[in-house]
Amino acid sequence: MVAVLGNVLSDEECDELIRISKDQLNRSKIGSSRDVSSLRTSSSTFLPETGNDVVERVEKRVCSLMGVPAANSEGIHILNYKPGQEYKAHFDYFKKENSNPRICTLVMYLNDVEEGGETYFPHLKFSVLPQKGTAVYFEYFYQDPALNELTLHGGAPVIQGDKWAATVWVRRKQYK
Ligand SMILES: O=C(O)CCC(=O)C(=O)O
Ligand SMILES: [Fe+2]
Repeated sequence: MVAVLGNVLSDEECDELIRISKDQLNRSKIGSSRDVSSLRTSSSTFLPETGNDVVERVEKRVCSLMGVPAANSEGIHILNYKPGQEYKAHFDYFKKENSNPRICTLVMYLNDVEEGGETYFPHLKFSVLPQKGTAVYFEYFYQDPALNELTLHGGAPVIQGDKWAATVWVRRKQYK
């Protein structure tokens, strides 16, 4: 199942998530933790779980939206794509057996992108335009592997402007 959800975040919440992660991304540039894989050319950071009301409130809301305990989520992962940056088609679930596999994903858009940056699902011939406050949800916990494989997805290259997104990956059992 893939669902596009409107009004998941308010404009103020989107702005706050960008504001607090901007510093994190800048900091990570100085260190060695910058992502240099060609699969994902964006910059990214996991937000700390506690200490910010908006982060805590958003995590609670989106987990209840997905019907999972907040303890099963990996937290909020912020992605920033500049023009030309992308996240090539991939699965969010792990190929190897895992005792606590990922079961579903929510990708939230924190801004409107001038051009490009859609989340695309090649097998479904479906793509989602990044729109501030909107989210796309998809799940891959089915017995039938073919159903899970339909969730192959990627972030198309940004053509103009910046793209900010926040991803929450969810595990089957308690994760934190
Ligand atoms: O940026 C996007 O549109 C997709 C992000 C994504 O696939 C992920 O974070 O796992
Ligand atoms: Fe993904």
